[in-house]
Amino acid sequence: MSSDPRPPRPATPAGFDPSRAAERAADPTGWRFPEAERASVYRVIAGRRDIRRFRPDPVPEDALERILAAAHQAPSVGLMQPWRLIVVRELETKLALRRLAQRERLRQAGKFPDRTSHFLDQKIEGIVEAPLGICVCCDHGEPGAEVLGRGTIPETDVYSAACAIENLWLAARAEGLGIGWVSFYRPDDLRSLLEIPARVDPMAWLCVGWPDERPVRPGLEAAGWSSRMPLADVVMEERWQESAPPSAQAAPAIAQAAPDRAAAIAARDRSDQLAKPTGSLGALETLIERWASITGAPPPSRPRAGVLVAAADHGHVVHGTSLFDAAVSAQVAGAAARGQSAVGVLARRDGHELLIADVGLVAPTPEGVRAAKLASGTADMTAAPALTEAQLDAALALGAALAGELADQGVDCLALGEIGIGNTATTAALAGALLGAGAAVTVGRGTGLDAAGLERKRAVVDAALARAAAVGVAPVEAAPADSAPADSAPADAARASDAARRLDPRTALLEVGGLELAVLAGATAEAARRRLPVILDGYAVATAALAAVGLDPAVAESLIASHRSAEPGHALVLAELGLEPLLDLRLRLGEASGALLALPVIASAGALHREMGTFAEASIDGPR
Ligand SMILES: O=C(O)c1ccc[n+]([C@@H]2O[C@H](COP(=O)([O-])O)[C@@H](O)[C@H]2O)c1
Ligand SMILES: Cc1cc2nc[nH]c2cc1C
Repeated sequence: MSSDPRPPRPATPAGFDPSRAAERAADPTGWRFPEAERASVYRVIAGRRDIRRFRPDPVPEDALERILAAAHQAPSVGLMQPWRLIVVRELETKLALRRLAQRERLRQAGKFPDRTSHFLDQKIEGIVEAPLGICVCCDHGEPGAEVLGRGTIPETDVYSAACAIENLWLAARAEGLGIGWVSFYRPDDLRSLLEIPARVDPMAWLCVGWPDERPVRPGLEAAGWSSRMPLADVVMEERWQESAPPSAQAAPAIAQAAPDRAAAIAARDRSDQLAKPTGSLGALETLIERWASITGAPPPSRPRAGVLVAAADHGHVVHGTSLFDAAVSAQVAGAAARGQSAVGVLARRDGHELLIADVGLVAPTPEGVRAAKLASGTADMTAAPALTEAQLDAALALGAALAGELADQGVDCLALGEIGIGNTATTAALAGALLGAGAAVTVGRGTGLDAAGLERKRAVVDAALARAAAVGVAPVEAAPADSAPADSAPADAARASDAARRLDPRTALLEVGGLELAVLAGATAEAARRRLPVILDGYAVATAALAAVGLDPAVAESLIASHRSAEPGHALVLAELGLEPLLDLRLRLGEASGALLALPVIASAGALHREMGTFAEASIDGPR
């Protein structure tokens, strides 16, 4: 005897909803989970963290399966399920991505001067440490294909894929697994690394593994970068309220030989136990970990270096590219051998093994200098390839032999340096060819050119690059001109448009050369092969190392940047290598002087790491 005038509602499709209308009316809350289960969900949400440090222990396949399945249960508009999940286990891939991320991290640090140290403190080691990487992609599908609910908001596929990421993240947290979302990379770089087609966007790289930290607060909050806004600041009633709450305005947008991960983790574990606030030794802690990952142990308290200084001359000096004459290269090499130049003084004082080699001086080999002349200087790079194929091969082999000779003397690391009048122009051309950049950003004053000299030098470098570009254009890593992010600095845009002129490292070395640079590239590769840390000096050495990394990417893992030289191109090269220099003293001397100046800092890091007491040993209370 119902008096309800409304027509009965259509029955729900069979199998879709087993509940009955009367049940729902009697208990509208009847769909909820028991209280303890609800509490778990909220605990997992509140306890989700961006994990940066991982144990090497493997992730069980069944747990991986569960978190992937959780991702795949995400909501998606029109059930389009646009997420694609690439599980990456190979170390080489992770190393390559870390290099890309490191590069971006350094670039972005420069864009937020007041927050540079926060950027540099952002750990990206997790990419390599975590046993798994999951690249979450969004497949945009065929352009124009009809998808229910997507007509007016084309981005709904991205929104849906983001839901999959959050599902995976929460499931991982419940499993006790850590997830670190890395976004310091350019999508195109990751696309080419993982062979992702153009219609698909790599949205996130997730590091997945057992966490080696269990943070109670978000890392960026703990680091004082920002804090979570009060709920009331982000919730509005009925209408948009334009006067953004102060906390919202303040919140910044945050935007070869395998490394020995066990040793790096052991070093970090010890760093964390030492009587100091976690991370308070800053870049020294990164250095200690890197040294351990190269050699298997933290730096010694008094590392003894094998110092290789390669000396040679350059054909282009006839165009006035240096303040000095070519004859000066041999004079400086001779002075170094007599202990009268900077490297001679520092090597003698600290007891390092010094080997100065004439690998291409125009003048006769001075006394005390190793006679290993490959040629009498290079050809003029504006007119012809600076090196012949045979010279390049001989130079790479000579560098390897000299590095091997020093390594055989039981040194702890290799410090590299050079002497060569005109070699900052050669370096600028080599950096330009490797980076796809012009003289405007790679040329500096070298030994001290004036404004007119600088113009002359730029013209020589650009002429050499133009000649070399006609010879060989590298097919890889040539980012299209429009791929630079909208907010990037003009120099970045210039980089992107110059990318088409990148040369492969061998062609670059042949065309613009530098006998000492090729020797240093060979030495770098050999030291890396022998797991000796390579302490880079200034602009020329870093650029030679960049060529070595181009020839064999694994070499990058063995490099340590001692300082940032006054030559402007040096910073570009270091960023490309993903290296943060230990010192910035505006040095521009060469000869391995910067490398030897950094060694006492490395020694101090080693001594602190080995000799400091732990909190327990020093009877100091740990953090609250
Ligand atoms: O290490 C550096 O970054 C650096 C910067 C400027 C000059 N140098 C040294 O100066 C010489 C090259 O300068 P230049 O002007 O002759 O091209 C060469 O012998 C280098 O060792 C070195
Ligand atoms: C004096 C002198 C010392 C150097 N050391 C390395 N390059 C050098 C160039 C000059 C000119």
